Amino acid sequence: MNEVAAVTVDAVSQVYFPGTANEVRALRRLSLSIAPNEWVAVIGSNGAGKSTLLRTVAGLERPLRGRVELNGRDVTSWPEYRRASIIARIDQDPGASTAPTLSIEENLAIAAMRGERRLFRRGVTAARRKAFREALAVCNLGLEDRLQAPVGNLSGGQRQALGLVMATLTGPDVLLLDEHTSALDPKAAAQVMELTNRQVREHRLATLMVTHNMQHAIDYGDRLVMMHRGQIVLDVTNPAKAQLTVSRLIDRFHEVSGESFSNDRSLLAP
Ligand SMILES: Nc1ncnc2c1ncn2[C@@H]1O[C@H](COP(=O)(O)OP(=O)(O)OP(=O)(O)O)[C@@H](O)[C@H]1O
Repeated sequence: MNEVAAVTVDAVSQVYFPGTANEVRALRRLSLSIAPNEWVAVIGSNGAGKSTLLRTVAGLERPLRGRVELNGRDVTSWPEYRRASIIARIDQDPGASTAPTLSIEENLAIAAMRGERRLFRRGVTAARRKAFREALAVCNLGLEDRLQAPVGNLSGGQRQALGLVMATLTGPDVLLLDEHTSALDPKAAAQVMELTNRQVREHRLATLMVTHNMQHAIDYGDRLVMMHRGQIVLDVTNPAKAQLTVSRLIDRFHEVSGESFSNDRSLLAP
């Protein structure tokens, strides 16, 4: 029997301002299936529809046409909050997934309570504090010794690392990363990518990672998908993926699209 996919995007179309002069066809009958534990990196040209794809899987956007399934269940009509027990999401803004005025442990307590909506639990118990300390120790950033520090005092990289730990606390099946290292300096980005790798593998997460950093897309994950004008134009899995280079990817883009690769941030990425 075939394994049930963790994420299925089936012939999804997304159109902004339909029927007007400003109509944008962001996704064009796009289909993508992600196996449990599979990590897919998504790159592409400016405005290719990468964020729209992620937002559609997350339930932040409802597709005009097509279906979204999670673990084999049709969730197309489910709003974001109903998908939250299955999906964790981190975007590029380190401020978005953490609350700056609350402490590290309070942020973790809130994350741990997600999905326990009917039960009111005391925020930070001694047992939870111990678990938080252990979860943070894997980051290698010394955060486990600063549980009471306000999150607003942390660097962007530390906040993204905390966000990654928070994202995995409730045992999601799917992780959505939308350029989650793009606001960080190269050193912090490298640390966050290493932690991402650890979290994805340890928690066996099906992961969809949009990145402008083509080298990250080559180095991390099991599969690389390139998007252009709302469609997938290239889909490469390991071991072929690991053999790619950035210049080879740019050449492949030209071959499949007939256009030059246009993503300023990708071309400038270190
Ligand atoms: N909320 C919106 N309203 C109108 N148009 C939108 C909206 N969101 C995205 N678009 C348009 O849809 C297209 C796809 O955008 P999207 O952000 O998904 O692309 P992307 O591949 O993530 O782009 P980039 O790499 O430049 O961030 C673009 O033309 C964009 O301008």
